[in-house]
Amino acid sequence: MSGSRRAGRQAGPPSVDPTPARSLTGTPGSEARESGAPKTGAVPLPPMSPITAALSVVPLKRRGARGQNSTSQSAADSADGAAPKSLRARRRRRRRGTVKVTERVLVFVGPMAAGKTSLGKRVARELGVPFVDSDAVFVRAHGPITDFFATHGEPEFRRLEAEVIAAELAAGSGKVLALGGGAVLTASTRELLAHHPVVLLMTTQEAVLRTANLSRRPLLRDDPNAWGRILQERKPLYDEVADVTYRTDRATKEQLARRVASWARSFRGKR
Ligand SMILES: Nc1ncnc2c1ncn2[C@@H]1O[C@H](COP(=O)(O)OP(=O)(O)OP(=O)(O)O)[C@@H](O)[C@H]1O
Ligand SMILES: O=C(O)C1=C[C@@H](O)[C@@H](O)[C@H](O)C1
Ligand SMILES: [Mg+2]
Repeated sequence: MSGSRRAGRQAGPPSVDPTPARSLTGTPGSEARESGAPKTGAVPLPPMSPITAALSVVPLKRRGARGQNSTSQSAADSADGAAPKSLRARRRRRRRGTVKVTERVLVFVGPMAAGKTSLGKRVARELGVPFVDSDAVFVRAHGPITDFFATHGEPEFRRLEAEVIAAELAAGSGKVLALGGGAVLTASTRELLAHHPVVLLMTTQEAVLRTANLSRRPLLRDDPNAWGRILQERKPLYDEVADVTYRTDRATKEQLARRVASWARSFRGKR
């Protein structure tokens, strides 16, 4: 995001505060929030208190990140006996507290126009891995999404979208994968995400209406409150799959890319 874009996103209080009220472990001034809360659990959208606002840029949660108890992994290690060299190297890294990022698919989820594509690309560059956008893969295979919706309906779109995502997750690790905004609606996709580090990007309706290209988002242009309504419905699903949450309306893309990449490097695995 450019400085001016960022200033646009930052001006004024959020009209929708998507940030769940969770325990905060970050410090004021950092860019996201973090929580040790479990992945499941619907969270309402409370108004943001001044303190919450000050801390709203510290990761929300970090399942599997540095500091997590790794007892089960250690037990598995000692029970295994001799292991291939690559496996031993991976275990050494785990013992040191990190998993090589190229051993994972780093997944971005979040509502429409939260920044999944633009930030995902930057994080991929930081990490030196390829970037894939599930919407783009879908379009290459099935044509423009709006046309597809009109012709075949949303259920068929969701079915094929889930296929695209499953194939990308299965095709190999060492990449960043941005999902379509509604991908979390599909239960099988949520189940697959339980095996990958998942970054949830959050912003506010106000920021989206200010900065997103509304000509490419007719739904928002015609019904500006649609974003907040859709988020209310999907927020529990985003929270269910996310390991960490960053707000994109409170820091530049450059800052966020570095911080998300750093988080990804320190990710220790979920299982
Ligand atoms: N901090 C930020 N991080 C990422 N994008 C930002 C940020 N601030 C502003 N933006 C802008 O938000 C807009 C939406 O970004 P992007 O298209 O990446 O969102 P998206 O989540 O991929 O949207 P969609 O759900 O439509 O695929 C872009 O114009 C982007 O430049
Ligand atoms: O939020 C949604 O439901 C969608 C978001 C886009 O990324 C596309 O996947 C599609 O337009 C549907
Ligand atoms: Mg996108």
